[in-house]
Amino acid sequence: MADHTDNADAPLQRRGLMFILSSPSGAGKTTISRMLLARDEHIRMSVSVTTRPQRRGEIEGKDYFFTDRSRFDRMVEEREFLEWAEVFGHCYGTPKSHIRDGLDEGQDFLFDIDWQGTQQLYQKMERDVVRVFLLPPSLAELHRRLTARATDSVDVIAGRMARAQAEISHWDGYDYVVINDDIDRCFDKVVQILEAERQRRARQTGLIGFVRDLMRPV
Ligand SMILES: Nc1nc2c(ncn2[C@@H]2O[C@H](COP(=O)(O)OP(=O)(O)O)[C@@H](O)[C@H]2O)c(=O)[nH]1
Ligand SMILES: Nc1ncnc2c1ncn2[C@@H]1O[C@H](COP(=O)(O)OP(=O)(O)O)[C@@H](O)[C@H]1O
Repeated sequence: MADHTDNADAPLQRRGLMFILSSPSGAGKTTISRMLLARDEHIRMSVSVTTRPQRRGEIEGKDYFFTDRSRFDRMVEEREFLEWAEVFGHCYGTPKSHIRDGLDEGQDFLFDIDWQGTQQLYQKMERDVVRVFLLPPSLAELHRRLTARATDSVDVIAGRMARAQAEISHWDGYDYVVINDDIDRCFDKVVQILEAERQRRARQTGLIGFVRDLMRPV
């Protein structure tokens, strides 16, 4: 019969989680997401489908799957999304494929989605979802970051700023709120949240057998 010490170094079987990072545009969720993906091999991006035009530097299939409105509408009709929403006049959706199977196999997924998508995912998969909201240290700094990013026109930046407070008003729909002042400090906090959530008892599906072994009469 196997002794629990045989397995002492092997990670216990665990269910994956859906780690959602939301923020007003420009507060830093893309930056934090990239840092997380570069440093943590156990989490993978859930790549969304969008009708918004591709930005310079964005990679098809890595940042987004870029598509047009008619194909997006077809995917909605054919129920290919776990959730979708219209943001800034463009459509964004989370494709179902891979996610459900991945979670069962212990894969963690990172989501860069807005509050509407977060609500939909929470309603469907509450137990798998961890919701993190990033705030900018101030509106002035948010504006500075959007301008410094140099990806959007003055008009688009004005639109994102106008929407920022509406997005911030959804802060209370999240489990964790982190202010992104210093990027490294913010990143450390996000990593701590992820690590703690991985240890939740309900996600550690291998615990029952492990504990049963520990409790065998000696
Ligand atoms: N609901 C939902 N929102 C998404 C999805 N993908 C991206 N978004 C959100 O759409 C908004 C605009 O994204 P984007 O055009 O990349 O600009 P960003 O604000 O610079 O990240 C952001 O708030 C994203 O979080 C998705 O699949 N579903
Ligand atoms: N803590 C920070 N301090 C200074 N600049 C930051 C910080 N976090 C992000 N940025 C910069 O602000 C801009 C917007 O960040 P980004 O990650 O693209 O935001 P979002 O994905 O939320 O729209 C980028 O140019 C990024 O390099």
